Amino acid sequence: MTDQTTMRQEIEAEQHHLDRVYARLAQLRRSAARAEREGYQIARVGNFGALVERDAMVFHAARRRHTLDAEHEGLVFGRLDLRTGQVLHVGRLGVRGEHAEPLVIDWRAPAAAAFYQATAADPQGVVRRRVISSSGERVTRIEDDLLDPSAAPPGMRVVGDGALLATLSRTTGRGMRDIVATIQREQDEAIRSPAGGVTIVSGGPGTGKTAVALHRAAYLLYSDRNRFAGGGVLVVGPSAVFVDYIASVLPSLGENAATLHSLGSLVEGVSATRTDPTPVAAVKGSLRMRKVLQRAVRDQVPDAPGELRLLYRGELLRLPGTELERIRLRALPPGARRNEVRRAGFDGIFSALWAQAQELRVGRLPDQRTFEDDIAERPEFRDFLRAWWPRLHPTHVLNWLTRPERLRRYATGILSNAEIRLLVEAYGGTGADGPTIADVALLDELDELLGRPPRPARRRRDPFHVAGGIREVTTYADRQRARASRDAERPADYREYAHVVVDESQDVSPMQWRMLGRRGRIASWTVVGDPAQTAWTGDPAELSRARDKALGRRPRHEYALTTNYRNSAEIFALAASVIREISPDLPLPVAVRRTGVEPVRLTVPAAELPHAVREAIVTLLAEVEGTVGVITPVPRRDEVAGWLDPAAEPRLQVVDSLQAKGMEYDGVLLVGSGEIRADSPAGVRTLYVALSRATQRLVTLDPV
Ligand SMILES: Nc1ncnc2c1ncn2[C@@H]1O[C@H](COP(=O)(O)OP(=O)(O)OP(=O)(O)O)[C@@H](O)[C@H]1O
Repeated sequence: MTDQTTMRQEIEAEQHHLDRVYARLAQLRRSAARAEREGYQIARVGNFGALVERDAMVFHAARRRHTLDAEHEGLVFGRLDLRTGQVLHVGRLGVRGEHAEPLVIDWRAPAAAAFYQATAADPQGVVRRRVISSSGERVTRIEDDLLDPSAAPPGMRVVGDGALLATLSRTTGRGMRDIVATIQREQDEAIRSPAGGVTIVSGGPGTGKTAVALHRAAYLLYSDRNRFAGGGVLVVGPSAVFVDYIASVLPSLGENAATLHSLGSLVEGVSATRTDPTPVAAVKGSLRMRKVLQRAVRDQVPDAPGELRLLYRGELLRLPGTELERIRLRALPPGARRNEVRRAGFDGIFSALWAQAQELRVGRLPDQRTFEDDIAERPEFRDFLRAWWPRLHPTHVLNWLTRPERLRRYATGILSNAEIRLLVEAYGGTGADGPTIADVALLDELDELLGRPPRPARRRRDPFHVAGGIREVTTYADRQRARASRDAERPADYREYAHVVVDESQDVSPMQWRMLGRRGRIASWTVVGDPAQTAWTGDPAELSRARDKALGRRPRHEYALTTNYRNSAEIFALAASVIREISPDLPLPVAVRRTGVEPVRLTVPAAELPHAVREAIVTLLAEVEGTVGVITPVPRRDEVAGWLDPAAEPRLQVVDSLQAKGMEYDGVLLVGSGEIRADSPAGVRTLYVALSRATQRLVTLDPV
């Protein structure tokens, strides 16, 4: 029998099972819809027991129907033949047959763990592991691993030549894909790490840290849905480009309950995408900025009125600037939140005016209350109060930093002169360009320092309140649904996440750790990163202090990943040679795939760079089927993008070296590698990141 015939026969056998699963799924869908309908009918019976039964029935039926209705590409992707003779199929969701026999086990269930953890050295009762690929409802390929040949029954066939390599050789799309069928053992251990505490996953480029982080989010939502879907799971990545890249992984795993944010979009109403040059980011990310901002929030607003003049019953009441400032500072003791103590400032003004009116013996002076009511009604007085002590938004105060005189005043004695100069220059253009990603953590800090004016208590609308104190009878399912819709409407400043996942954590600055910490006060955490890829050039001790503070004293579980699944061995060898220059003893991952194609290194006269870039892109687009990324030094992204027409070619993306963090392309053109290397003390690390983004082809192009 030829290999192909064997493969065909095995595919047929799996197709038979898959057909059974899809038929059962259709049946389950129908009965879930029916159960939901019938559940509502039970209410008519009217007794308490029936209502409880209805609750449970409707809830389970509705949830089940929702799960079954989802699209399931590659619904069944694995099979285990156990020593006991038992056969288990593993898939994206659990499905039972008519007699409750398991037709498919959810990949996250404990019984499926052996699919990822069994090896030839430790088969865990598994004789053969099979990875099944399909397209729609048709099985297309099978890849087997014989883990325990001594226990294989006679006639057991082993086909294919490795699911992992087959998966790794496919082309890269615009979005990242899930790896549910080929999760490796060390990755699986990290994914199934205990739900509480802090799970820390480290590993070099391409070792699957992002994939692990996202599959872990899906695993947690499965293992304790009430806790994690109820409180919410927050996934944070470095940039908008990256969040866009990973956005489809969780939905492909059937999970929509996680909230994805970039570090630039964590604050309500802000969506920053600009990166600061590394030295500027180091200053903005330092904890010393908190002290600078503490000074700023106590300062008087620019253009505040210099004095208050008010004519009252023929007498001029006047509070000069010095008096106004004295009142303001008395109402704003150090540590007070300016927006919250506005009322105290206003009271100070009223008292000072009253005292003056008494001193001047204003004719027919009424009692103090009437006096205050009289002046409070004057529009010009109200305008004065609004101008003198406005309610401040964090962006107002950040904008004050664009005034060099103010910035110097706040930063002197806290930042060095050189750092102040860097900031003065960096904030020169803020008005026009909007905040950078590093500014967003400052906005969050300002939000905390400024506080919010006390709101009049507003009663939460009860979704089931009908009228006149009569509550509509609701089912558990209705309540769950209402809760889910509330979850979807979580405000952008929501702080009570049950789990926070931080990707590319090596680049989170101390100020950004403070911002994350505020959102994870009661959360458990998954933190993934690679210190060798960091662009952080600030104080390392300060960084670890801030990180430890955010993560608290929760127990830590650490995992290290050791295989690079992204880069061809040839490409990673070049990246590795660069990082070895500064870290000769750094343990590096092993790249498992060879393509036989070496990276290409080109130099051209500077004037010919635009032409050479265009030419290299044409070649790369022809050589690879998937995506092509152009990576540039931070200040040159727009210039290089201008030489190309990325909008006309959907496979092409132009990113700067910091936006390239976490990204992956089949072909990469790296423009200006020398400039990236020389950019800052972290230049070599940033270059290492840029060199490790390609799966198949890498071209570096430098002007001479
Ligand atoms: N077990 C696996 N099976 C198939 N593909 C995998 C597996 N693990 C990782 N990959 C693929 O390898 C590539 C790199 O994964 P990922 O982006 O998660 O790595 P990373 O460690 O976050 O990388 P970096 O630190 O460089 O950003 C992705 O295309 C991912 O799908």
